[in-house]
Amino acid sequence: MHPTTLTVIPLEDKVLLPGVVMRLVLSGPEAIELTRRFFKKTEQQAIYVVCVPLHPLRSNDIADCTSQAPQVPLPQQGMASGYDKEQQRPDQQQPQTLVTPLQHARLASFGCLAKLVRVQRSGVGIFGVYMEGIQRCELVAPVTTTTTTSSTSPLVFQVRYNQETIGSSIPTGLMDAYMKLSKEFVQQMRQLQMPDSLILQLTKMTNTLAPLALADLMISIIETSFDEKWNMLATTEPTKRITLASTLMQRQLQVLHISQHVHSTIEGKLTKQQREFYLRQQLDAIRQELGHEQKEEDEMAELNRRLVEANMPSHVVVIAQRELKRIKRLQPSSTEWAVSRNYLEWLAELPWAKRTEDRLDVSDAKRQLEGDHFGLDQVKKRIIEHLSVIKIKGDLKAPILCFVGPPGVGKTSLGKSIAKALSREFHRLSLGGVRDEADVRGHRRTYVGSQPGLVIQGLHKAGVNNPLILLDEIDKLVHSSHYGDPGAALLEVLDPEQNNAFTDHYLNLAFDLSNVLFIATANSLDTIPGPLLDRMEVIQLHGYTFEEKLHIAKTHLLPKQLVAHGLDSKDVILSDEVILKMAENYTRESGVRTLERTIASVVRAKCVELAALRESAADGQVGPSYCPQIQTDDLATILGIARFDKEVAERDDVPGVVTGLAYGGSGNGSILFVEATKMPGKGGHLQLTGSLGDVIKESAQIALTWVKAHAFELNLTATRRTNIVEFDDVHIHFPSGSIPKDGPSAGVTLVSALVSLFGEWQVPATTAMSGEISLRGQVLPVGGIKEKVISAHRAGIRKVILPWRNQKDVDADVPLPIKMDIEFVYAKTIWDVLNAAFVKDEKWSANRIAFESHL
Ligand SMILES: Nc1ncnc2c1ncn2[C@@H]1O[C@H](COP(=O)(O)OP(=O)(O)OP(=O)(O)O)[C@@H](O)[C@H]1O
Repeated sequence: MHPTTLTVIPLEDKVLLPGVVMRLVLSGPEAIELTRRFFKKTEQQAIYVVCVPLHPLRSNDIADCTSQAPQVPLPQQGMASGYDKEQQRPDQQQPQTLVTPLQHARLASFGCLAKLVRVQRSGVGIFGVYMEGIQRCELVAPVTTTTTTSSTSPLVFQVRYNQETIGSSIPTGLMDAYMKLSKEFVQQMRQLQMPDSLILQLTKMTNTLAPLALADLMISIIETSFDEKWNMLATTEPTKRITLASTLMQRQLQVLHISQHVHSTIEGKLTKQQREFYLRQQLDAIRQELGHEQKEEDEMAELNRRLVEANMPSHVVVIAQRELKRIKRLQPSSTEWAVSRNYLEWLAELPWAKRTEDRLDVSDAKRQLEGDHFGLDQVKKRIIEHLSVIKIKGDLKAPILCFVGPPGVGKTSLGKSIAKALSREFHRLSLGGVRDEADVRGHRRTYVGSQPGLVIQGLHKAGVNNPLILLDEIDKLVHSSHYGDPGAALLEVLDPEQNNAFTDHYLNLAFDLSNVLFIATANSLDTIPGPLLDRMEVIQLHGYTFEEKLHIAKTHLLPKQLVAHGLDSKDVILSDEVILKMAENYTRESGVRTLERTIASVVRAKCVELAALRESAADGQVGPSYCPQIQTDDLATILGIARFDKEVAERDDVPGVVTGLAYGGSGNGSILFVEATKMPGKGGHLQLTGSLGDVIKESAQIALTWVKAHAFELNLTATRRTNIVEFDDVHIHFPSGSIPKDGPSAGVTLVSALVSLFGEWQVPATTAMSGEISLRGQVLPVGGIKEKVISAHRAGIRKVILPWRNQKDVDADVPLPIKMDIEFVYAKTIWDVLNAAFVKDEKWSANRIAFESHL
């Protein structure tokens, strides 16, 4: 039940209709009293008033009023007044007092019950009051209370509500025509290219609101005069109201049609902005009806407080204040407001002044690194040197470290350990696949949905301005000139001379990155842009040997997994033999990531066993039936059949097949087989398969040429003039045909395979080789020696033939246990290679005397 005694709000020049929200600016003691009641009310309570339109002023009224009352209400613009007048912004409205004696005389005999939905303070004693029209009512008689003696006291009236019989009395034909008009109106709005959100709301309104409520709303949206709205409010009979609404909408549609076709200024024509403005008011009304009243004012105060607390540098304060001023002038439902709001949120949340206390204790850092990682002595030494320089120098202008190595060797976890050692926040920025400069620097605010770039987002997440930021996979940046170069944006980030004023496109402000400690990681140096590489100090991490993996598994991976699964060291026991089998037969990697996952699988399997036993035991104790030990035979049950055998075991010693060594760019070494065969054909034709690049193809040509040129010396032909491939074609294939292969280092392997093919001599499967050849048979040095040797060892190779000039790499890089296991032969010429490769072949040894006489 609505109240029947209500304070009257007189409306000059405007009419409030049910379902519409209007903003009025009120002042004076009565307004203060009214708003005080609003602020004191509880959530469930509502403050109601009755909005009554005033009869228009006649000229003698004006004369009267100037003589009688100084506070003549100035003509005002309400939110729901007609379109036919220039709109004023709500905050430009002149405040009105609640009632004057003159107004009293001009009050209409009817009005609209209104609920106060929101009150804003606009100045001292001045309030912006939002009122939502609820229902038509009639004024019955003024109520005289003891307090209403003063002439300016609020006028209180007793009111009577009109009972509306919804829909039933309206003829169907009229109703249909009216609904059609409403839909046509929405259609017109769509053609005028109003924003989609507004069209959506309008459509929703037409579909959901009761016809009579919709009529009131439509009359407020379309172009209508004061008198027409007055009539609408005065009409209580539903059929008459729908007829009136239909006539007015019909007229509006005609105007829209004309204004669409004739580009002339018709009086009263709506500009697109006006229409949008009004539609937005209705949008607000609906939102408020749904109970989503936004407390922008409070939010703004809160935002302001957060901006102050963010302790921003002065150049940012200026911008933030300017933006705050701007946002206050914007409509909260507009896109611009949302953009502006988002920007201010970012400014408030960025760690302009927040930082953690640095605790740089070199011996602590050493302990942390030792504790977290096994081996990696050279790397740890270099990190400690770097930290010592930072400590002595007091700034971070030392070159940025870049860890380069195959996946899973601990690059990321080293970064985390350094952050822990320095008590810094850690944040990882993954640069893999970043192709757009805007990903690093952000999009300008003019783009819809724009955001700051990765660097600023990273700092936001870290919450402090001096975190350790790990630029992960810096070699995977995509260079595309189309979107700008992301590498170029990183240059500024990494340059200590420039990064104290890093400008993100979204913020459009300088942010000081000089306190951030950057560390980069990469799998390969080849794809890091030159200028970026220039700014970094590269630290190489190599793949691990099986022994190293065994230690890492025992000291780090297993304990870590036990903790992660809530188990004790007594619950799962893995012997060295089991761990080695897991590494050899279930993983094929340079790092230990798959090994860690495999260990996790085993621990999980034990968890399942334990849980089942605990459930079945009455006292929850597992007893002696549980065996924490894992045997090598158990692995097949837990992990499935072994995925990898030792690679060498895959082949027998066959003439024409030789094992080479390859180095994949991402730090992975591997063995690779070269298979050669000959068949009758045109003679001398060389066919190559196995996804080969140009360089490796050329190596094959050189190899064949060399063998043809030296066939007599090799005792493969009877005379120097005989062509060894006169009637035969040769086919060379590199298995794993889908993996692209390139580079010159297969040269010696190709020659050995061809010599083995023609001479039917065998190279043992446990002998592998790598080296480039020249046409004269010289063996030239190659790269990736450590990775190649480690992978050869992993594959069970016992003898490795390498270029003579690579001996220093073996001495420097290859771990001692591997050097002890493998026999190294260093070759200057291809003859040295062949002698070392076929040494076990008796026929070769028998021929050798003969070759040497030919040489
Ligand atoms: N020497 C080591 N001692 C102890 N744990 C190690 C060692 N090396 C690697 N690990 C562990 O191996 C796992 C994988 O390491 P991490 O994620 O750091 O590899 P990564 O080199 O960064 O790989 P990617 O290049 O794929 O990012 C981590 O759990 C890490 O703790």
